[in-house]
Amino acid sequence: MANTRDVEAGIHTDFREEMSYGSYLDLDRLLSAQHPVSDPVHHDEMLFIIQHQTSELWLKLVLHELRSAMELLAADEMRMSLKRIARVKHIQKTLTEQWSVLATLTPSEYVEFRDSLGHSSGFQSWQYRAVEFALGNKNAAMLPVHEADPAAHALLTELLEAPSLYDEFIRCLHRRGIEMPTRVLERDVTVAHEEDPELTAVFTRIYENAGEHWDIYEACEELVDLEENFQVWRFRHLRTVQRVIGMKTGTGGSSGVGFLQRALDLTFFPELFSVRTQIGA
Ligand code: HEM
Ligand SMILES: N[C@@H](CC(=O)c1ccccc1NC=O)C(=O)O
Repeated sequence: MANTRDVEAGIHTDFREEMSYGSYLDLDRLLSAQHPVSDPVHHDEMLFIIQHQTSELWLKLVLHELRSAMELLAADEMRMSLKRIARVKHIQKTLTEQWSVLATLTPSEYVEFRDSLGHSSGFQSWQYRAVEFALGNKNAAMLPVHEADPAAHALLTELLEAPSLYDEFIRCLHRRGIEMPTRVLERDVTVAHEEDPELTAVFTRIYENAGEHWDIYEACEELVDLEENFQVWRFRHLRTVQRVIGMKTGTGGSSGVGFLQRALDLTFFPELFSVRTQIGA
């Protein structure tokens, strides 16, 4: 038998007047958006560009899902919100796995086009910063770098001033009858939340009586997964950076690995981790 598949008679082949795969997905634009800046063009710059572009596409979806998850919590639709979070967790896994592709870039290869990147850096990724803000790592000092892009600046300002996913979760639980500390409910949402012992006590009671609060207990564990996945992405970034540029300072102007290391001390949902210490104590 011939090792060829017949194109069945029913297969549509005339797309002069109809929407096709490429036109629906705007592939002409997507696939003509890779512009290496090294001169002469370095072979590995294509990898570098596509790794970032695919990350940004996934970040776009992460943000879309997280914003929806927050709206759903505000509307007391916790189960639907968890569906959004479940999808985000899978995207995070893909983003983290993807580091292995970039890890094939050796320091000798990267150094050949690194200078062409000027002062551009992932630090300027507004989508990454938007995801961090949505998850609660608020920091107004991150805004000035986006002043040259008014739309990005406006979106980040909006997210900075809005309750985070965790704020919405806590408010939602309060409305469901889990009494939450007033200072947490009325906190200044433009800054990062800091651990509140009373809130830890609330979550510890939920974990110790999981059977009575099964849906809430499950939701808490989803948030723990989300933070865990985010930290693993940060860690893989740090290790990739270390193997590619060692202890060099970053193109964005930071100290490099040391700066990235300090992000590993940040936490979105501190009480959900303190529960681990408190439970059974
Ligand atoms: C060889 C590859 C890479 C190197 C050497 C590298 C290096 C760095 C360094 C040194 C920083 C600190 C800021 C600076 O001074 O520039 C940074 C930040 C950042 N990079 Fe990368 N990076 C690489 C790949 C990526 C990729 C593929 C992404 C995916 C989008 C990414 C996203 C980010 C983000 C979001 C930040 C800000 C992190 C924060 O604020 O904590 N980087 N990177
Ligand atoms: N910050 C990197 C450069 C870099 O990785 C980068 C440059 C332009 C666009 C995105 C980048 N990715 C992450 O920081 C460096 O210091 O080599």
